[in-house]
Amino acid sequence: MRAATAQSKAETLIEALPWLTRFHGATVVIKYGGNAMTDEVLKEGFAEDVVFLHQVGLRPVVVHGGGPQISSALDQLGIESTFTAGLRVTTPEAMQVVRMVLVGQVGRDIVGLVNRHGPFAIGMSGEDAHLFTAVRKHAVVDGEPVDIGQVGEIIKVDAGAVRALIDDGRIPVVSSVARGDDGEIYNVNADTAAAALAVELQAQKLIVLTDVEGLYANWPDDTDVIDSLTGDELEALMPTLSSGMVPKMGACLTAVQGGVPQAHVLDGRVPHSLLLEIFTNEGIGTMVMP
Ligand SMILES: Nc1ncnc2c1ncn2[C@@H]1O[C@H](COP(=O)(O)OP(=O)(O)O)[C@@H](O)[C@H]1O
Ligand SMILES: CC(=O)N[C@@H](CCC(=O)OP(=O)(O)O)C(=O)O
Repeated sequence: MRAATAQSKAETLIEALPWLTRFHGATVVIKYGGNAMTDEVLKEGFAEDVVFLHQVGLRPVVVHGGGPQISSALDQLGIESTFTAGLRVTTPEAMQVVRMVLVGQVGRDIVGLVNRHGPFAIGMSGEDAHLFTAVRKHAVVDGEPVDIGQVGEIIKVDAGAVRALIDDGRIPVVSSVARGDDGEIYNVNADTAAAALAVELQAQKLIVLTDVEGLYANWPDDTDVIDSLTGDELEALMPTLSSGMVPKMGACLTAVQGGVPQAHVLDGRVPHSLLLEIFTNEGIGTMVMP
């Protein structure tokens, strides 16, 4: 019995060999979504996975969201908050809360969990060292531009500081707040920020963890997951998507069109989904390829 259990562990390890070889030294940008990070055990598992990737020779970079955490902070402060086309309408007052929650709370939590394993994670706001420069973005509803306040569209990425951290053996943990050349700070959807960074770093993969199994073909009527699709197929689907899937799939499209060979949407509620995606033959979730 013991030998059989040990044997199956060896098989699992050896199945990972081709993937370890293929992704050795590869930069992988991981977007960790607010809805997949509400459970303590899952958060600890996520941190373990990221450290595992680092220790086996990949170069993970984390970009995190925190939508639910921002919403509950705004609620507590009695500040109203709505979404248009998957983006939070952000007043100057809300922007202060967004920055405080993302940079001061959610980012710190992830850094802390990773650093239980060693001196790896360093938190950064997208404002730091001009990482993300943005301009004011309008949402488009029925073809018309709609003002959504201090929401930013990234126009420039300076990833020098991120590269320096990676080269120093660290794991950058980035919050999706951007600076503007106009002196403003901007709230950027974290999926969008992750894609911009993945393109700039020419990552091997963009992996977006969320709270559904992947992209559902006929959501909300049924939950058949689309296993894989091309950038062209995704582009054709984009106008049919709703809510949080709009920025998420838009991010995957930006990544593959920008030279990232694979973009994935995974279920962050599945323990160790990152490892399953990268190191097993089956793969999980939805994969987008150019
Ligand atoms: N086609 C679709 N497939 C899967 N989920 C969808 C789809 N369209 C909309 N959604 C919604 O998008 C949500 C994921 O986006 P979001 O809540 O912004 O996630 P996160 O906080 O992880 O960024 C899902 O929980 C689901 O409610
Ligand atoms: C403009 C915009 O919508 N910004 C997001 C930023 C956080 C985020 O993207 O968090 P998730 O990944 O958890 O959704 C927000 O304010 O909620």
